[in-house]
Amino acid sequence: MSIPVVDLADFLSGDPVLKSAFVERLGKAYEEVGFVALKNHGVPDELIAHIYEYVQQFFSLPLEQKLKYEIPGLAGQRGYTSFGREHAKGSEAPDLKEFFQYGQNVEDGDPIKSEYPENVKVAEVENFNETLYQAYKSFEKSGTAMLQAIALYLGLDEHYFDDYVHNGNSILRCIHYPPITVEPKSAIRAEQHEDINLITLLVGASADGLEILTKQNEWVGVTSLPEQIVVNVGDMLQRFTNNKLRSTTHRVVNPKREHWHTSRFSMPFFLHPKSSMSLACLESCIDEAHPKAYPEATAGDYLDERLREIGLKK
Ligand SMILES: O=C(O)CCC(=O)C(=O)O
Ligand SMILES: [Fe+2]
Repeated sequence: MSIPVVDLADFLSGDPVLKSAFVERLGKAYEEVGFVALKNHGVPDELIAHIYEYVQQFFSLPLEQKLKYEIPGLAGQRGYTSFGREHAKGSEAPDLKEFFQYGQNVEDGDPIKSEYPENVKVAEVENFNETLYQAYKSFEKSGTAMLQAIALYLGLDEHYFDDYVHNGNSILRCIHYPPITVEPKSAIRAEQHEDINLITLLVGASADGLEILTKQNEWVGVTSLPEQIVVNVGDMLQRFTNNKLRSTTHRVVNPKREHWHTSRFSMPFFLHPKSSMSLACLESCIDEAHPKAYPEATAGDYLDERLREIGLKK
């Protein structure tokens, strides 16, 4: 299925007509589908190619070297998480993936720095840390622009989310789904789930396997062109908008048998606000037909609850 395509260059063009058309198209897509493919997303292709290269080098290290980067007590939020550790909410079977997570670097003296664990530095792959840093910055910038469009759609100030994203708790997750060597117990590489955060910017959806659950309750494959990234709504934004914008259930299925020998790589950037941001439903999204669906919570409390549910936090 092709999901709606939007062009970030329209939003950033300075032309008010193109800009408001982008806002409308994006908002409608998020009410209906929860996913868009984004053109001119601002993350340089060369940078994406580099991350893929270094990430592949990292995952091909011997397990005992990778395990040095799996740090107990960090709930997988920084560094390496080994194969089979994470499972989707409500699922017993672990996902068939290993991943590496890279988080916020606070560089302007903001005391929020003490809230975040240090990033885990990988010694074996030259340029690994620097490239993840660059990628993180780039995704954060594109994500901020997407939230500006979402803010306008919701009737908020265009810059409503900016300060929550700056020095926020976003995470870049580099995932490796290894080749399948024996008949798998389930047909699923990553079990169905909704993302926790505000929005997700996903590089890698041009590889087969990603499926979304439509409003009609059907699983459909998502395809995007190599130069596009997928940007979807997460549970925090769904909650903040009292279900106006949809955090759509998605999963990654196994490839056909003839492709079992191949790895799959993907890189979601989970855009999280600062933990202090209130997720209280917007008044403008509450009416008789849409009574308030969630109690108030901060982003930080909500994240803790969710990390416990997926087995990453005790
Ligand atoms: O690997 C993918 O394409 C999607 C991964 C995903 O949905 C997630 O990690 O939340
Ligand atoms: Fe996801």
